[in-house]
Amino acid sequence: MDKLLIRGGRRLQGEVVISGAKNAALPEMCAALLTTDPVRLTNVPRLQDVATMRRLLQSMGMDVQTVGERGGMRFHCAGPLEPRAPYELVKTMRASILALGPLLARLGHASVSLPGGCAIGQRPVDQHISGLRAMGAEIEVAHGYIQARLPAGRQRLQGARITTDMITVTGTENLLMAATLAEGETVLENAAQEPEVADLAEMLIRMGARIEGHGSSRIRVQGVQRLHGCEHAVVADRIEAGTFAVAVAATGGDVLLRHARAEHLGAVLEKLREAGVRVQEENTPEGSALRVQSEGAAHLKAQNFRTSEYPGFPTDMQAQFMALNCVAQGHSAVTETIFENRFMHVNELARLGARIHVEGRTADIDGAASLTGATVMATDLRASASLVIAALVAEGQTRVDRIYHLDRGYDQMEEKLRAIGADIERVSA
Ligand SMILES: CC(=O)N[C@H]1[C@@H](OP(=O)(O)OP(=O)(O)OC[C@H]2O[C@@H](n3ccc(=O)[nH]c3=O)[C@H](O)[C@@H]2O)O[C@H](CO)[C@@H](O)[C@@H]1O
Ligand SMILES: C=C(OP(=O)(O)O)C(=O)O
Repeated sequence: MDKLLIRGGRRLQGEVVISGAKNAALPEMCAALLTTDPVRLTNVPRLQDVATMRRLLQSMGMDVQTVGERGGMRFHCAGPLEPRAPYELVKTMRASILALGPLLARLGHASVSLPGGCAIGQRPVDQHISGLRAMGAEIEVAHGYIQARLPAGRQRLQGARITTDMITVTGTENLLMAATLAEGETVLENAAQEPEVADLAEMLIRMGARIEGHGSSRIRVQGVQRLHGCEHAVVADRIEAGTFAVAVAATGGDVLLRHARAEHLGAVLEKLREAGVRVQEENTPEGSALRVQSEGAAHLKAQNFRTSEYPGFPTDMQAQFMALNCVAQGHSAVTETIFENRFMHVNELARLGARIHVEGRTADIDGAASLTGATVMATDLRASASLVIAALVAEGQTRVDRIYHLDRGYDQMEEKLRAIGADIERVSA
């Protein structure tokens, strides 16, 4: 199993190219199930989750090819499809649930294993199921599978007004994709406003879908008879950009994050600026970029924050910013409101010398900790990233075990870090 060896204490300097977003690429790969035409995505990140999704789509009968060099992929499913997502392929990946809506909309039946993904809470999919039921699907959950079908005699899902009990990102995406081919109008109330949802909607519109209001809490969809192929570039990964920004803040340095989009990182950048980090938007020939400059954690003030749905502070940045708070100056409180079990990094950060006390959903952090290298274990994707950030600051060598979590969602993280001066290597043992 691969591990990372990191020797801390280096400032980060240079440029990082931010990859396409995992949480946009995965639903967009599933959207290719909605049409018999070829679909081409560019800027797809090189991730384990993308490889798993590729295998899943291929197992259903889709032709998937890598095209070109810049993360290009072509998807084509003109022939018969086997609408089944088996446990063996979906157990590691939350986004596999996103096959359900498109398969049901196109074929009228689907069988999808209850999904895996980061073990950060119970993560039920009841809202996906009740939304699809409201659109006329008959659904039962048995033997770990969601079995969904249209009633006898029906060819298409029915448009419906759906208000989810809470804001759900993949729930919104699943219902949005299903609604594109439904009969009549669907209105999604309490919809997720995350940039990845909006990017998926943009792709679906390129495929001929009639969608309005994406990026807001009410999305309206007029169903169409068929969708056609399209070409779409996956939006830049705001969480990868945020992770690198926080790493530079903690170590000190000056790094340009190419393709990063400030408008998608509002809450995180605000906290970084309040902490004392200099963050500037820059225009480059290839589009937007962010320059992050920091004198290092000794010059920064720890920040209180609460996670919440977009445009609030993203739960997917909580662990990384907590690592920064451990070494920045002063006391801070971090509250996690989205997932009930997303503090697993706390015990591992403590091994490096962090001083954190968890009470319910709030972590109290005493800053200015002098971290020292140790062996730590990655427990989930963003927890892994927080350990890498802490290790970049810690004195001496840190070994991060179980980095398969990191590989699920970061595109060549250690190469990118090494290129800006980090002392980091991957070892297989
Ligand atoms: C592949 C993907 O895009 N993953 C992201 C997505 O996960 P994911 O879409 O799974 O997260 P949700 O937005 O659905 O979850 C939000 C909250 O709603 C609850 N819930 C959700 C659906 C449901 O049917 N019932 C229910 O109770 C969840 O347990 C959680 O407490 O959004 C999360 C919140 O921004 C991110 O951390 C994940 O990186
Ligand atoms: C929780 C995450 O991923 P997933 O939903 O795929 O488990 C994440 O990206 O931080």
